[in-house]
Amino acid sequence: MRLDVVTIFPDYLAPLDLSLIGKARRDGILDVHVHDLRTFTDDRHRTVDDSPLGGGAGMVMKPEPWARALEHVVDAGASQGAPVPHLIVPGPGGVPLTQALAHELAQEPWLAFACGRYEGIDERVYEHAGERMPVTIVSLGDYVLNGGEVAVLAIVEAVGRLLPGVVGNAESLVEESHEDGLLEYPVYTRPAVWADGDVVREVPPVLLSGNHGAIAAWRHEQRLERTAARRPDLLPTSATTGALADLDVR
Ligand SMILES: COC(=O)c1cc2cc(CO)sc2[nH]1
Repeated sequence: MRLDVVTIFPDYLAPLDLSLIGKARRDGILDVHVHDLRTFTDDRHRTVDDSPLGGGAGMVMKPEPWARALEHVVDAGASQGAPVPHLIVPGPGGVPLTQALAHELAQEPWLAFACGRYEGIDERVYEHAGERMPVTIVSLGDYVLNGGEVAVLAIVEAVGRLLPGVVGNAESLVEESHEDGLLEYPVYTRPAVWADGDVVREVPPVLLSGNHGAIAAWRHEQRLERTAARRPDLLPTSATTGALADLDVR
């Protein structure tokens, strides 16, 4: 998968050189290109913003540098088995990033990311891009950030880790929070008995029983209980009247 990111803060994307995503780049699974939007300005001050027409506080990102930057991305990446990328623009007004959306994006050969700053990008850039490529505005949640870079790091990690060969043990992608609508079960490791100061903390005995059926059942019950307690919105209404009814999850 090819990823292009356009930003006025290229260094913000340095974490994409680290850990599993960094290894995926070195293994050739991900081909990441970060572009500085100021490269596509045409004035000596490399201006990317101006005051909002109609008044209001702050500054708006000018359309021309973005149009040049996106044209450069399309020209540079045309060999991806797709003539244009799917442009993802992080923004509070977008569709929510979900595990389902991450799986959809992981199927694509080429994604491009536009990182807004200031009060946002001139709306005509979305129109310009939308005439040339698919454009999706994606929200990480209902809160405010100063720009799109942090959101791009999150989206790239959520999508990149789903690509074959990125996560060592594909098994670990299965029983995770949100993969099947439930939160994950609690995990433990040695020591089985932890002397935490003057408190002795033991691991649930079922995990030491060697009874894999009982362990699987306990873990599923834990997932239901945690989801009911923390994210009842994720539970299908049927679940709250069925298995959960027997669990005291107030
Ligand atoms: C100028 O601000 C942005 O480009 C911007 C991008 C994002 C993503 C958010 C979380 O969904 S809040 C936000 N602001």
